[in-house]
Amino acid sequence: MDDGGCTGAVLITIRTVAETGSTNADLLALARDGAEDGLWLRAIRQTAGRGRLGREWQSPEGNLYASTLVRLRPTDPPAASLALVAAVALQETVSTFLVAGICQGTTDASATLVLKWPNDLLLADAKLSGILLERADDAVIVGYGVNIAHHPDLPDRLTTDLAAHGVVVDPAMFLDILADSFSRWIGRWRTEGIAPVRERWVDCAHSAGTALTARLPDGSGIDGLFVGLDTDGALILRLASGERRVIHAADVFLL
Ligand SMILES: O=C(O)CCCC[C@@H]1SC[C@@H]2NC(=O)N[C@@H]21
Repeated sequence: MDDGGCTGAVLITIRTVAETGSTNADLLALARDGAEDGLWLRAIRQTAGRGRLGREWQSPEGNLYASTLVRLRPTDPPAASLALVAAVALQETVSTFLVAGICQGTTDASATLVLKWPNDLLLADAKLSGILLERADDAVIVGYGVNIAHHPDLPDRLTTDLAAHGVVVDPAMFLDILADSFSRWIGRWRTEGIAPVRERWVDCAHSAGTALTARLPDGSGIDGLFVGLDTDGALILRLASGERRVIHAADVFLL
């Protein structure tokens, strides 16, 4: 269901289940059965939550586990740039709740919220959330895991959750705001292209010149300084040799 292509906005429908394996897996199946843009599926718990690069996503009750579906249209920007759309919508949502917490005096105003390529959100330098994009033909599934009430201990990165920073929010309410933000950013992506999304992403990211290490899918690593994003949203690093390297797939860490 849409608006006839005028603004790119879609009708939002949110379904909630108590438990499933993975909301991404369920939405992939629904997409193959013809589900439309704007459908969201939230699970209170997942038993087989999946993360990027084949990792497990621990999914106990209290956090947000939700996926949505984007049907690609011939006029859409490159599908890979949906990672940036997903990230800016999440950043906007989390900052809404952080600002509310700061106004109420429950949240530490010094905890900074920063995007890290392609779609990680760091709160006080620790991973707050994850986004997994999966594709089936013309459908892209965007799955969000947001640490609202608790966070896992991981061996290779710091993690955190909103409650640890004094932000107490119901996952269902969080999703209402996220779905609205996602719909608006998808609308801009469709009608204005990737430029405003990329601009917003860069505004919300760590600063240019930040030292990063990129772990590539073949296991090799590249260290460099963050330059920005290319026109399709790929990561640009400046290596110590002066070479400019464009990276399309990697796990990225702040050094
Ligand atoms: O590894 C990451 O950073 C991405 C994690 C994405 C987890 C979410 S939880 C909802 C959706 N369903 C899944 O199985 N995975 C995504």
